[in-house]
Amino acid sequence: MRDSLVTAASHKISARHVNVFYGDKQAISDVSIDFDRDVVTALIGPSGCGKSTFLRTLNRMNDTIPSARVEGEIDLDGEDIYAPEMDVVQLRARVGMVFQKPNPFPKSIFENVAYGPRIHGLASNHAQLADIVERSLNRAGLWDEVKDRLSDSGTALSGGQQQRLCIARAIAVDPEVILMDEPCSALDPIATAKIEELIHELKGRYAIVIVTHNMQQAARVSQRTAFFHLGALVESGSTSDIFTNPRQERTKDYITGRYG
Ligand SMILES: Nc1ncnc2c1ncn2[C@@H]1O[C@H](COP(=O)(O)OP(=O)(O)OP(=O)(O)O)[C@@H](O)[C@H]1O
Repeated sequence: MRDSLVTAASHKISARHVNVFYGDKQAISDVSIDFDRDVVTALIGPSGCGKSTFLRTLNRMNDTIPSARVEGEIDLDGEDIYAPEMDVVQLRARVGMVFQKPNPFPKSIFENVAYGPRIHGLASNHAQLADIVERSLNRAGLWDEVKDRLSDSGTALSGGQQQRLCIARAIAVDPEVILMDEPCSALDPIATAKIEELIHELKGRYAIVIVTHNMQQAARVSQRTAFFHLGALVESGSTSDIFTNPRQERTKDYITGRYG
């Protein structure tokens, strides 16, 4: 008992027996998995298998979908994120999210990044705020491209730059986990390569969970991979094991392109 408590608390996120329903329809069945610091975990699987649904349980983004209901337990540093006393705004700062389609606010580049630190009270004056904005843009690999036009609209940037702006926005509130839902699917190969490089650099600071359709991308960016099928977690393990030596037939069929 004591050992299992220690083990659960040592993971950044521990999900246990998670079920998700949309009305009467079950989208996720009994998923248990851990996510660790300094590790990129890829969630892969055929369309509709529940990758995005499961990802959204990790920062309670499913709360925004009226028909969605989550059962089971998800702990962040050993603390149940579905407990009634959990502050969901704080939770989403600690577990940030980057979406498929870049979604900057229709505000300046500066304001896109400054907004979160301001509402979370992370800066006590403008100089501190400007410092957070510069640091976050730098870490997102965007500073050099935008430093001379911080007051331009975030929506005027290219798609790849917008996605890095969204990553800077997530980083600015000092998260512990970053969730990425197919962050490159709307980007060209050059912008995709930049995001992948960035994921590689960010890995040392955060636990990163990325949903991707692209198995080459999963193999390039992640150290752990979890394969989902029909709402269930079929298997998870080191990325090299999943791609070269999967234990389950269904995983083998998927990674060899027999379906999906
Ligand atoms: N808002 C919603 N309301 C009702 N059903 C939903 C909703 N979102 C997803 N679903 C259903 O839940 C199941 C899992 O969908 P989800 O989007 O999580 O899968 P996915 O693996 O991320 O798919 P894709 O790779 O195509 O994005 C699907 O059957 C989908 O139709």
